[in-house]
Amino acid sequence: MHTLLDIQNIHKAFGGNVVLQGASLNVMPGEIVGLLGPNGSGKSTLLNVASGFARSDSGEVRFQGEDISRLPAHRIVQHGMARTFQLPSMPSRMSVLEVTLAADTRLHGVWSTLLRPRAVREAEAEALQQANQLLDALLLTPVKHLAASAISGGQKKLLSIACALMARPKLLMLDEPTAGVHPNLRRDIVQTLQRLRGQGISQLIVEHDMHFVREVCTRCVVLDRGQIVADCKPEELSSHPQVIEAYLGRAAADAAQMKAA
Ligand SMILES: Nc1ncnc2c1ncn2[C@@H]1O[C@H](COP(=O)(O)OP(=O)(O)OP(=O)(O)O)[C@@H](O)[C@H]1O
Repeated sequence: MHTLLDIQNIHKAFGGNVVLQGASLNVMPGEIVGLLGPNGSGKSTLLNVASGFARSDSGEVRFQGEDISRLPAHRIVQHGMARTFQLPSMPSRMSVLEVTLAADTRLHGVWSTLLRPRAVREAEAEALQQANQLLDALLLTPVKHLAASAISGGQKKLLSIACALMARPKLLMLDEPTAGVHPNLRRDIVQTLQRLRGQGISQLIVEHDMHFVREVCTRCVVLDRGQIVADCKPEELSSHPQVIEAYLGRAAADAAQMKAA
């Protein structure tokens, strides 16, 4: 089986602040990989680099074998990799449905759009149908005509997932999809992500909630101070010495090892 996403040896500094120091990870088809780590360890930066929202200083990102390290974000989406953001901000002058439609990646030339030949009209009808289906699946139909800025924070997270799915991605990258979300909505997000996996959409998810990670992820990668310190099954996290050290410090890791011995 070929690797879907292969991130190799990424280095990234902001001025003197060295954030990523040779971080590498991969996602295989069918996986939901959790990217964990303490605050400020570089998780969102790694997602930004992989999705074309930030340039690495060195290292390589390959998607389905192709080097996408220097591609801009919109080209990466067209390759089949879409993402959401930690704090999605939504426009006030567009409805939920319009925002979803605007995320459609089927591009048409200016002239063909203006003249609206049949192919463009058919593509627009297809996009509308897809948007309505996604909003329905993500329980956003009741609010689809409201201003996108007016819906709740949890609903904005669902809307950003709908927008990412408009690109029909093979890999969906989610930055803290359940942070600040009500437990009922959290359950809906968990079910949605599991259903998407069933539909063949692999996922890379930045998340702090360990219950969520155990429920959803098939594998976990832990980042600490810009370096990958663990790559393991979710159930191995709580006893992994490097994970304990990353979250609780060296003394806690030593104590855990002595207890296990
Ligand atoms: N655009 C930027 N300019 C300058 N520094 C940045 C920028 N983006 C991130 N950083 C810095 O990079 C470091 C890592 O931030 P990042 O958001 O990647 O961490 P994180 O692991 O996602 O944290 P959290 O779990 O708190 O969201 C932080 O010190 C942050 O200030």
